[in-house]
Amino acid sequence: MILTLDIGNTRIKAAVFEGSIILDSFVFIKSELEKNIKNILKKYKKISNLVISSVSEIEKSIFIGFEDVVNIHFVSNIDPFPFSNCYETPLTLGIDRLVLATGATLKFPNQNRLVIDAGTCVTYDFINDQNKYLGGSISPGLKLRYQALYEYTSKLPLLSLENPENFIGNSTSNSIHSGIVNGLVYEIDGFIDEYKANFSNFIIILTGGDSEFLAKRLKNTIFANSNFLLESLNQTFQYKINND
Ligand SMILES: Nc1ncnc2c1ncn2[C@@H]1O[C@H](COP(=O)(O)OP(=O)(O)OP(=O)(O)O)[C@@H](O)[C@H]1O
Ligand SMILES: CC(C)(CO)[C@@H](O)C(=O)NCCC(=O)O
Ligand SMILES: [K+]
Repeated sequence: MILTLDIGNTRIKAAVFEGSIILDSFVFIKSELEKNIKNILKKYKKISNLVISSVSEIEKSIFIGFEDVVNIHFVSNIDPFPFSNCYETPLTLGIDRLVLATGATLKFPNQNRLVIDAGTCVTYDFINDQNKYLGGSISPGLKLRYQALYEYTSKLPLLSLENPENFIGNSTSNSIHSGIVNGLVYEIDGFIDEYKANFSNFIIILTGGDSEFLAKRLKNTIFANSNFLLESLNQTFQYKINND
């Protein structure tokens, strides 16, 4: 049994795997990391490996106490991956993006793949049918867009995510919802259209905390899977064991 841990910019997500099946999953905040791992390991005594993807500054010392119970693996930029990394700055590429690219490469062989992760940030990652990771884009996520409008202006309120009633916002609130939600939907559809114009035969995977909200608003048909990062982390670990 394997425990995968996705330490994101805002939240932590965890899943217990038996083979490729998720037996249980959890979401918690950073300050409750230690407590939650302890409880999960207590509940699932057969967990032998803890696999961690982190984009956050997290004290590795938190994990020292668990070393007697499980093997601990941090995914790093210098691990083996199933694609060749064409990023000009491979060592600055986010671990979450490396893990997503690994999952996409292994799960969808011999085709072009675009992974969109709509979390704190929205990331786009493209791996072509020659298994070359080409790069992608980084933009602010939905929640971050609401926060940014509030923090960097005097007059704009802090709103929470809401479906815009119309593309023409007829009030301050409706203008903000339209700008943020429609804006991101246009962005994602625009990127997909651009990829489609340049590459044929490719799969699009949408994941992250806002994936379900966004999936039903996109013009393009995509494959939404909110567990894609955790599933990919499990695959990244299997790949590492077999190729190290
Ligand atoms: N309970 C929640 N807490 C925070 N964000 C949530 C919650 N439920 C849904 N969301 C949405 O999820 C988005 C954040 O996504 P996610 O949880 O994947 O981010 P994260 O933990 O920072 O991970 P990552 O850094 O990998 O993006 C926010 O834009 C927000 O709209
Ligand atoms: C873009 C984020 C913040 C998304 O979680 C993460 O992947 C990251 O910290 N990336 C480093 C920069 C890069 O990927 O080029
Ligand atoms: K993200």
